Amino acid sequence: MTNRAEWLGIDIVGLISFGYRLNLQTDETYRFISKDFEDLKAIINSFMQFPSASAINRVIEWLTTVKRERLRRIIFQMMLARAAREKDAERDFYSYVKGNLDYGPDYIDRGNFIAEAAFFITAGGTPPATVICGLFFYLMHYPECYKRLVEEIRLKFSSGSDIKGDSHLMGCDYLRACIDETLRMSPPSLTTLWREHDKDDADKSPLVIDGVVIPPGTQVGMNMYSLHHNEEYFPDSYTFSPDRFLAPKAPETQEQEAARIKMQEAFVPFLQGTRSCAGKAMAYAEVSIVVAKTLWYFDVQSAPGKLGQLGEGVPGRADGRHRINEYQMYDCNSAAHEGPNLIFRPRPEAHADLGVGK
Ligand code: HEM
Repeated sequence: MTNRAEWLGIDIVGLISFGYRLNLQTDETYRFISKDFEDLKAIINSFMQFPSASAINRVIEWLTTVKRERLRRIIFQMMLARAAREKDAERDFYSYVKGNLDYGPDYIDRGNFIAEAAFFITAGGTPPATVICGLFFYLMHYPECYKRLVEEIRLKFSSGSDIKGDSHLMGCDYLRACIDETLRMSPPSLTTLWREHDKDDADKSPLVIDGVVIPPGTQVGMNMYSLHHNEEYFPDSYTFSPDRFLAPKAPETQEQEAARIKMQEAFVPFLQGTRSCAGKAMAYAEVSIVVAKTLWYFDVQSAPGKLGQLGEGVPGRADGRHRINEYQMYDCNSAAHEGPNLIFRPRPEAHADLGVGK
């Protein structure tokens, strides 16, 4: 699923950023975008974790010239195609920026806009794909969760075309709990996102974290995967348990309530504060629509044999990758992963709804 979900994610972000139809799902022409971004992100992540490695940046730049150039070309092509049309021709990111951000006349045509556009396409395109892949992986490994989610979706909607980003869909509590539990178990921002108290900040008061004074210029970071597996906040943290995100069924003791609030505070897949994810609402809407529509139209199962094991941990490994039921992801600012391999069988209702023959 990894490729397919990424093509979908990038198609969506191409539309919402520049009203541009990249059509990765049906046409191979621009599929290099997801692969090139993945390779470049791995390099950026290495520099983030080992800043001294940037000493060899020139060599890396030379080795990645082809990839960087073709990404730059396609993003420029999207920008030019959009700029040739009326500002309000689409309800997209471009129409908003063009009208509202006063960065000077050259900003869009030259300036930093291309860098921001590249960032937006990768930030908005791949993390939702990771959640979609992770969620289907967990549904296949926890059949009782699959059954419960399928029941919720199929009872709530009488046709697949009724599923859209509205309050009806957002009211699917179990779907939301499954998405949150996937974001907890397998957060797409898997790397440590470093922060630094700016040396030039006018506010010279010391930064204190957990009683430790952090001098200006020192980088601090918290790894989301570690936090989301801290047993103090998330007991039995390697088990996929969407129930932990559902409202309590019975009155809680004070202790239970305090533990639930603490857990909610420790759940930060989009980070918190001024530099947290700008696309959080969009991400929930996108993942909810894709998962709900898929489960409405299709019965899903894992591929047979070895193929169906893609994405699982391997028992006996001593590096933490031994859990069969944990979706394996690889450290990057937007995680890399493979699989799962799934079989989708259209339901009879799907044929009728889509108006196609069996
Ligand atoms: C499940 C999906 C997503 C997750 C888990 C996620 C997570 C994050 C995180 C952790 C950051 C902070 C990165 C940092 O500070 O270094 C971030 C930033 C950002 N995200 Fe997302 N994101 C998701 C989807 C999206 C989507 C769909 C969009 C846009 C359509 C988007 C746009 C952005 C932007 C523009 C920023 C930068 C915000 C800033 O620096 O002010 N994200 N995201």
